[in-house]
Amino acid sequence: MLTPYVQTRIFKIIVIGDSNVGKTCLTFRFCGGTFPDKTEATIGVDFREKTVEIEGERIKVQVWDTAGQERFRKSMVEHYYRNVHAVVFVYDVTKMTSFTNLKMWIEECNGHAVSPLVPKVLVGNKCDLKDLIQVPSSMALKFADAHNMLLFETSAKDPKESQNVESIFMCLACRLKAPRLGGGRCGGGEESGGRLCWAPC
Ligand SMILES: Nc1nc2c(ncn2[C@@H]2O[C@H](COP(=O)(O)OP(=O)(O)OP(=O)(O)O)[C@@H](O)[C@H]2O)c(=O)[nH]1
Repeated sequence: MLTPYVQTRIFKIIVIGDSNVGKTCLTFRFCGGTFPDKTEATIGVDFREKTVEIEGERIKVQVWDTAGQERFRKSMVEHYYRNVHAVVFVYDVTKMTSFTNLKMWIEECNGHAVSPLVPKVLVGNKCDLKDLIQVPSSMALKFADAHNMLLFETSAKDPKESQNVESIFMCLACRLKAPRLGGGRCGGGEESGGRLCWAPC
């Protein structure tokens, strides 16, 4: 008997935020499980993919690592937002301007007719640099709540945080696989030492 052919679904997730916040490193950590020794500014876009299994279904998570520098993104912006399934907004916890600039990134996203139903999450990266933190968790959480987003504070660099990085994308993939009405919280949230960690669904 022939096994029925089931096409793998592809979820397009774009990663947006200021230059140098760690978008490339986060996508490397999720898709390849490592932290790159050296990165260069992304020009246009880089694609990384990872196939995951959720409740018996194989799903291809296609991560679009976008350029943070205006000069490298200009001609690509339309492509970033076209048919996007989910958006990850990233800031650097050690750089307040990368957090205040989030408003601009959200406006850009809204300006490209991304549906309010498209799930969006907020990621504070570089939490390993504990002595340099400028953006308090409370401030980030307030912002995330105001924009109906989950907040993840993590580090692409610290291997102990790799599970948390995984949770960002797995949480979105779970929500996309079984969309719920409204915001909804994904996975079990747990507050530890002032930081929010989210377990995968
Ligand atoms: N300490 C620390 N450094 C990090 C972390 N993530 C990224 N970096 C460093 O931050 C710098 C920028 O990282 P990228 O991932 O290239 O940043 P980006 O947001 O992709 O930058 P653009 O491509 O210009 O938009 C690099 O020197 C990384 O090594 C982290 O979690 N902790």
